[in-house]
Amino acid sequence: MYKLNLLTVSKLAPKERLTQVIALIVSDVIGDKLEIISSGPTVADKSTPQQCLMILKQLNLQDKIPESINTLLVRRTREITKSTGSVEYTGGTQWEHVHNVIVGNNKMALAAASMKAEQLGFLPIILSSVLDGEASKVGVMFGMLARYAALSFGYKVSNPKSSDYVQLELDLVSKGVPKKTLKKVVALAHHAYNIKKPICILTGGETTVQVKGSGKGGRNQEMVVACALEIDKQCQGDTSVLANFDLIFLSGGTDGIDGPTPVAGAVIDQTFIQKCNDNNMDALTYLRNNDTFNLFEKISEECLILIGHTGTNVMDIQALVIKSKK
Ligand SMILES: Nc1ncnc2c1ncn2[C@@H]1O[C@H](COP(=O)(O)OP(=O)(O)OP(=O)(O)O)[C@@H](O)[C@H]1O
Ligand SMILES: O=C(O)[C@H](O)CO
Repeated sequence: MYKLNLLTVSKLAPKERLTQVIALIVSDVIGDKLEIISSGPTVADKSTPQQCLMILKQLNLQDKIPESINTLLVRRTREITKSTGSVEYTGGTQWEHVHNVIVGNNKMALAAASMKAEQLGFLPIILSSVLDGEASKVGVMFGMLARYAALSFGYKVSNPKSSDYVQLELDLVSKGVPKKTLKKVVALAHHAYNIKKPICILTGGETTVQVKGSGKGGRNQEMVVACALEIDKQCQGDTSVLANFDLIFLSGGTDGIDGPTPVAGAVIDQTFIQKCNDNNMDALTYLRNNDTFNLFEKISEECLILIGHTGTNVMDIQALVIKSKK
């Protein structure tokens, strides 16, 4: 990603004027790649203008970008070739005085959430800080995981038909959940059953939504509605889970704003879809129209997480709570 912006360290804090630059970085990027966070103004740009020109040519985009950008890329290629004799990245010493320090990221937010969950009496576990993919598909996975975790609590409570349980495990693996992760959930659920505590499964990352409908929503609200629908589907053939457990799912953006809506995300329990049905509202229709915000507003504003802009952003966080009623 060749930097066209002027805000790079060589302009802001050139080596000849400063002995040291310390950049305190808050990451809103999966994997905390320094060159991607805010386009990495304090990181060496290893790409070259020549590469950009080649990509634009390959994609036949030369005529579609502003002429000023094309001119700049051609000029920079000439300048670099003239001064270094090569169009390749030649490194340089202009970055030696720069120290990049990540002071905030999704992992840290999850660690704080886990600590809080523990203080509140939950048994927490952090499963991932690199969650991505289509929001509604991830929501379905959480719906399946909710029942799987409930069934894992203790056979006495939920009495699962074992072939059904094994099938659910296979379905979760086919959705990309590693077996190792499922084992951790089972161990946690067994422990929770023995010491009579609810579990709180925490994950983080950033999903996406391909908006095709005309509604209002965000990736977190979309994930939550998809999860609610899956919990409802999962529990239709197994009322023991509904009778014996509270299943609660939350997804929210740490910046406080989910897509073009005023809320950070949403939270539901296993009664949400029943509430929608009681109000003659089809949650799936709202989901398909990317209209989850309006669904929550109509069913229950209490489901919406209204905290306003937080002034920072370390992507999104999910919490799945499974609580045995016995
Ligand atoms: N009606 C909708 N329903 C669901 N998601 C939507 C809807 N409209 C927009 N989005 C999604 O919202 C996202 C844009 O919102 P937002 O500005 O919060 O994200 P961003 O700028 O990509 O991320 P960040 O939170 O890092 O700033 C996009 O992923 C888009 O697909
Ligand atoms: O603002 C940006 O450049 C992206 O959110 C990545 O940090």
